[in-house]
Amino acid sequence: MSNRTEDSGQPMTDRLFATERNPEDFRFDASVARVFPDMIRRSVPGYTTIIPMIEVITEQYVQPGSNCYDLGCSLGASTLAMRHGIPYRDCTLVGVDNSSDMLERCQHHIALDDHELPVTLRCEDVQTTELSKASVTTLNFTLQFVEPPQREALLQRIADATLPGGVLILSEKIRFETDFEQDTQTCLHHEFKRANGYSDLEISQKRAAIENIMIPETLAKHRSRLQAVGFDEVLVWYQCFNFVSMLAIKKA
Ligand SMILES: Nc1ncnc2c1ncn2[C@@H]1O[C@H](C[S@+](CC[C@H]([NH3+])C(=O)[O-])CC(=O)[O-])[C@@H](O)[C@H]1O
Ligand SMILES: O=C(O)C(=O)Cc1ccccc1
Repeated sequence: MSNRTEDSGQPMTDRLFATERNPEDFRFDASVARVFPDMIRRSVPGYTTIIPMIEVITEQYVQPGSNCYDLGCSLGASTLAMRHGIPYRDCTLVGVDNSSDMLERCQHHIALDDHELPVTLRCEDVQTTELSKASVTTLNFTLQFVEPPQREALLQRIADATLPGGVLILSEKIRFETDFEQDTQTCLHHEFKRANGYSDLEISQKRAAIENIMIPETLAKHRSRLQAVGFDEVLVWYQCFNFVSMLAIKKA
C-alpha cells in the first residue's frame, strides 16, 4: 500500500516501521514529524480524549498575568488546546521542543489556528528552558523521553516556577508493579495498535526503536517524586491501559 502524499493535502499515514529495517533508536526527525498526528493517534490510547481535556484543565487553572508552558509541544496539539483554554489577553503561552523538524510544522499549525493569543515557540531542551510565573504547565508524553536521572531536576524547576494554585498536567506511558499487570496492559496496548491497522512487524520494530529512549516509570514513582519537588496533591484524571495523565497541584 502506498502512503498518501503531502501534495494531496491529506494527512500522512504512519508506515515508518512497516518494512524490515535496521535496529536504530527512534528520533523525532523530519520523517516522524510528517506522520506524527497519525502516529500518535493510532499509538497512544486516549490521546484523542486527553487533548481536548487539556483545554478544560487549562481553563480551570490558568491565572491572569501568568505564563503557560507546553514542554515537548511537537506539532502543537497540546499547545493549541491550552491556547483555547486561556481567556486572558495578558497571559503568555510558550511551546518548547528540541526537534526543529517538529517545530517548523508546529509553527504552521499555529498560524492556521485563528486565535488572538500569541504563541512563542522555543527550539530548546525542556531541561534548560527558562520558566517563571507558571499557572499551567503541560508535559504531554514528554517526560518519558528525558533520561530518568534527569527527571527530578526538571520537575523541581517546574514546581519552583509554578505559582500558588498552579498545576502541572503530566501524561506518561507507565510501567506496572507486577509482571501480570505489566504483561496484560502491554498486550492490550498492542491490541489497540493492531485494531488501528499496525501489523505485528510494525509493533515489534517500533517497540525495539523506543525501548532505549522512552523509559516508563511506575505511578508510585511519579507520585512520590511530584510530591518531593513540592506539588501538594497528585491525582490521576485519566488512564487507558498503560497510558496515564496526572494533575499535580500546588495549593493556593
Ligand atoms: N529534552 C527535550 N527537550 C525538548 N523537547 C523534547 C525533549 N525530549 C523529547 N522532546 C520532544 O517531546 C515530544 C514528545 S511527543 C509530545 C506530544 C505533544 N505534547 C502532543 O500532545 O501532541 C510524545 C510522543 O511522541 O510520544 C517530541 O516532539 C520530542 O521532540
Ligand atoms: O508507539 C508506541 O508503542 C508508544 O508507546 C507511543 C509512542 C508514540 C509516538 C512516538 C513514540 C512512542
